[in-house]
This record gives sequence, structure tokens and C-alpha cells, in this order.
Amino acid sequence: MASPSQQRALHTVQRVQGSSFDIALIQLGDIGTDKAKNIDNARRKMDEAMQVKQPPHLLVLPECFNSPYGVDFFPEYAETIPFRPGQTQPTLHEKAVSAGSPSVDMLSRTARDHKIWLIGGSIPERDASTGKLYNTATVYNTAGDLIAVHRKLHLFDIDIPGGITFKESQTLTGGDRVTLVDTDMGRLGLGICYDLRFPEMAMIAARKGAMAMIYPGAFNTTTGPPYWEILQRARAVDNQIFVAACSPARPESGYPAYGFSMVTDPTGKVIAGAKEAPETVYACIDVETINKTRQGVPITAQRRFDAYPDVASGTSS
Ligand SMILES: NC(=O)CC(=O)C(=O)O
Repeated sequence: MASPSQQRALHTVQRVQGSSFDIALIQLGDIGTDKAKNIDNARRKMDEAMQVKQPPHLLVLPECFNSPYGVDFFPEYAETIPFRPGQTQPTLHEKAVSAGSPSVDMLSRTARDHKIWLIGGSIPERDASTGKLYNTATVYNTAGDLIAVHRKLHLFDIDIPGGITFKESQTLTGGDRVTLVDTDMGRLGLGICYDLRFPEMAMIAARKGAMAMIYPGAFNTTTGPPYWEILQRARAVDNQIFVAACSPARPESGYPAYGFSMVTDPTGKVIAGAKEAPETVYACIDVETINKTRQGVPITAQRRFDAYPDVASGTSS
């Protein structure tokens, strides 16, 4: 067993490899029961988000962008995604249509048409072989290829008397893995909404070199005010990475999505954000801010894995 000083010497300040890039979070309004309309609306808003002087490199949509957010809706709105985690693909958007996934088709075309990276929020997914349902995020490269899939790992099962009761597990199954996405800009970690509450995911992603955690999410008017921002700032500060979370806008009826999509830097500062209304939030994910933060407060070199080897297991870089 290495001594504490030997252990520390093993862990030098971790510099993140990658290049700075611009991100846009599309806080969609009007997500209703008409699925085709939801898909068209998302496409239109993404097109609009690209109409700026300096178009972003990465677009992000909110959780459940093609369906109302509710356990009874998931079976009806679920699509089969023509991709299995672990498969070497890419799967082209034309195949997505024949496999019955109009959302994947639209997302793939959008990424390809604008030559952008795209994290397509999440959609209810039906696994073709098991029939099980998942809350699933899909990721596309600039050619429109589907390059990653994240199935929400932690299901939103809560009961706050006088607040909100929600049980995703009534119709959904949780995923089984942490998802890292390698892009031209660098490595990103991906989670969905309730995943934000579990620090292990962000910790593992950061120690494996992720520059940012991206969370399509849909907190609500009960849990949003006390938790939404502080959780993101905690994930950012603990890991000295950027955190970006994209919510639907606050609706007039139905599930009361919180809104307040935001981007937080590695010091815990919120650098861009929306309020309740539909809006696109733009920010720069600046690699040098990560490296400077780590240089100044070198917690990445000061961890005492000798004192907590169970936490070190499988997560050190
Ligand atoms: N909707 C979620 O998955 C999570 C949420 O609203 C919360 O954690 O609060």
C-alpha cells in the first residue's frame, strides 16, 4: 500500500484536454399532447438558435421534449431507437424513420443540416427486444450520426406531502451505465434530470476527463426553487467542471416544469441562465477556466485516496 505522500504524488493536477466551445440550451415552451407539433417546434427553435452572429457548436434540448412529462404518457409516446449502447454504429437518420423514431429522425437531420453537435434532450424510449420503457437522451455528431444514448439512470420516484408525488418507475426502467460522450470539443458527461442529484455520476465523468456535465432536466415548482441551482453549482464546484442543465419553460398547465435553464462554471458561478419563459441560453465552455480553477485550488492533486480507497476505485484518471 502506498504511503499518503506517495499516493498524493500519483495524482497531479488534472488538466482537461479539449477546446473551448459555445453551447446553447433551448428552453422549449408549448410541449403538449400533439407529438408531431412538439417535434416541429423543437426543430424550429433549434433553427432559430443557429441564427446568431456566432452560432453555437452544441445544442441541447430539455428532458421529454416530444411528450408531456407524465408516467401515463410514456407508453403512448415511446419510440424505438435504432441503436444499442455498446454497438459500433453510426445509424443514419433514414434508418430511424423506418424503425419508427420520428424524433431521432428530426434530431439527426437537424445536426446534419446545421453541422452541429446535438444533445437531443430526452424522449420516452421503448427497447425493441424487451419492450421496456426508458427516459432516454440521444446525441448526434455534425454528420447527424447517432453517437451515444443515455438512459436515465436514477428514476424520479418521490413523494413530498403537499408538494409533488411522481413515480417514474410505474412505467419506466432505469438505465445501467454512466455515459461519456467524446466530441471534437472534448469529453462530456451526460445525465438526465434526477441524475443531477447523484454526485457519483459527475465525479466519475470529471475524473475520466469530462469538461462538462450536461443534464436535460425538468425539475418542477416544488423541487426547483430549493434544489435546481444549488445541485448544479455543487456538481460544478466539487469537480471543477462546467455544468449545463436545460429545462422546458414553465407551462400554463400539466407538469409544472421549473424552467431556469442555466450554465455554471467550475468555480460555481452561474454564467448564463433563463427564467420561466421560453428562451435560448448561450454560454462559452472555456477549457482554460477549468485548468485555471484546478491550478489555483488543486483539489484534483490533493485527494487522499489512501484514506478513502473505496471512492478511488475505478474513478481515478
Ligand atoms: N424530474 C426529475 O427527474 C427530477 C426532479 O424534478 C427533481 O429531482 O426534483
